[in-house]
Amino acid sequence: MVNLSPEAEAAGYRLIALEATESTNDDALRAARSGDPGQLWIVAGEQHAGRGRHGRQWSSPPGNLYTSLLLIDPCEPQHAPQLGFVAGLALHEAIEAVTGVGALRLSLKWPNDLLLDRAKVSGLLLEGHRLQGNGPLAIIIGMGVNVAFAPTGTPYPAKALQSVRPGLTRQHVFRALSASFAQTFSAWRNAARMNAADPFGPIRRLWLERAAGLGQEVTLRLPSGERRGIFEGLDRFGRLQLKSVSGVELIDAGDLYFPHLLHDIAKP
Ligand SMILES: O=C(O)CCCC[C@@H]1SC[C@@H]2NC(=O)N[C@@H]21
Repeated sequence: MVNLSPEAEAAGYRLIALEATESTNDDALRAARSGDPGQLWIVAGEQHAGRGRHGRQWSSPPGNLYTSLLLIDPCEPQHAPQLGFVAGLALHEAIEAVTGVGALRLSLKWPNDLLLDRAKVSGLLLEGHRLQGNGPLAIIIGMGVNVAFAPTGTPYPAKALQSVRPGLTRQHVFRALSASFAQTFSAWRNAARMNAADPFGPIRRLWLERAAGLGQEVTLRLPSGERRGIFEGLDRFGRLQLKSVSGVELIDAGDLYFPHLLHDIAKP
């Protein structure tokens, strides 16, 4: 049984809780196409076709949290990628609150993974769909949190929250997440109203304070091959600034790996 936090309810969010489904991101899209007004969380106890980034499968046995948030026309389309950072920050805050582990052990890995002791505990899949030709913009923020189990055989180290907080459930995590998202999203919208020139500024600062590998040498795996350089920061669209001998390159998709973890990572 999962419930919204009182903060999320007060802010007008709604919840559909399912025992099992194919993918909550697909359920959210179906809801959008049927005219749902958004601010809708969908949570499932398990998924039979959970999806990750880059078309990967997201293993979804019972015990972990699988949820998608549908937002309708939350912002101008060019600002939509910022919502991945808004949700990443909300996850960071929620996981810090429910596990009680210090913020220093939790970090955000570009673009939107949450790491605990440098192992992945949560992944985020951000999707945008234009409805009815040129109609409203549906944004779906899908999040999977390893509460009870960590997947095995992944191309990165993974960990479950119960390894640091036995007894923690997906309900604890969801309640905290629905509260922190409502608060972070509203702060982002207010910042955008007050500073239209750089609406991403405050979120970017908070995100970078929690970023894994900032200022360090990193390896990026892109469809066009591997790139190495120093992770300098984020630009105003959330693109990663990678500094190398050939200058600063802006990267808007890819997976980030840290050199000292590379030996743990099987090549895809
Ligand atoms: O590759 C990643 O790191 C992103 C994983 C996102 C998984 C979540 S689980 C809930 C939602 N439904 C899906 O099918 N995927 C997302």
